[in-house]
Amino acid sequence: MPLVKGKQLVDIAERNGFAVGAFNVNNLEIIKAIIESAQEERSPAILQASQGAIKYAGIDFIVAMVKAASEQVDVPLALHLDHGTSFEQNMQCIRKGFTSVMFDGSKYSLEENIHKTRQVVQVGQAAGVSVEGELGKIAGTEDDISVDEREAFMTDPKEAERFMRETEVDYLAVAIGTAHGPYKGEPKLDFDRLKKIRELTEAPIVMHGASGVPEESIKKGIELGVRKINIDTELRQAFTSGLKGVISEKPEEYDPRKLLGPAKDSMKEVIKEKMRLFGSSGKV
Ligand SMILES: O=C(CO)COP(=O)(O)O
Ligand SMILES: O=C[C@H](O)COP(=O)(O)O
Ligand SMILES: [Zn+2]
Ligand SMILES: [Zn+2]
Repeated sequence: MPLVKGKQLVDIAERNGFAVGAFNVNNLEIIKAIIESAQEERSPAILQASQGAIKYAGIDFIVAMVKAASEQVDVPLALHLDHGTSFEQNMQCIRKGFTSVMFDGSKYSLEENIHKTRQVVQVGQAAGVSVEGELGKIAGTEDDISVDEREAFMTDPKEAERFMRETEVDYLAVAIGTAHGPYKGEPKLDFDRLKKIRELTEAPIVMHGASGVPEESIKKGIELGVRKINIDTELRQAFTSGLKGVISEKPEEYDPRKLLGPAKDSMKEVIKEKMRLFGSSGKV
């Protein structure tokens, strides 16, 4: 079926109290792993491309592959821009057929973030494309930041209320203690903060940096209003372990299909596990 708006999937999640997985894509094998998992699990899914993915694969290839993939299945999928840091990048994706975009204005002041995000929302609303905003700063696990800095980066619930009201984004990415990349220890999430943000905004919440977040924390997040969960690192790890596995078992192998097939299968295991954990399996 054709791609649907991101908000359409998040609305289904909101009504049924689950979260939609948003998986990062960079090549054909990752895209296939996601759509096959979605079909087999009867789960909605968001395929998202970062600016790095667009640079690596080319925007036309990403759009063409994801659209072709969507036509092969009868579960609803959306194509989303992950962490678009400029107005121009967001506009290019809207023009090329993405059904959801993210304006990541987390490096700006609150006023500027609101102003710039609002500009993207106005175009998104006119074009029928959903928009995600980010408030607070979601760091990377490799970033060398102190406990105080981490606290300062977290989303302020009152600011979130104003951000939602003035931008009218469809979903809100928040900083509540998660980080991008592999965690060194167990991440500690600030659920009180999440609860306050949700109470004041009533927004569907996006959890970034969800790879490596323990199952109980994911479930608690969903109970408190998380409706879109971003996974990239665990897919990268699964791809690489599938690939390394076949290389060490059959060092003579030189056919890329025989190397990348197991990489895809290994990603499918992770994706299906996440779909069950997020509660999106069997929902469409
Ligand atoms: O948040 C993400 C993409 O926006 C993904 O984070 P992880 O790589 O930690 O899963
Ligand atoms: O948020 C970051 C995502 O994992 C995408 O990472 P990337 O910018 O290296 O493609
Ligand atoms: Zn960000
Ligand atoms: Zn992210």
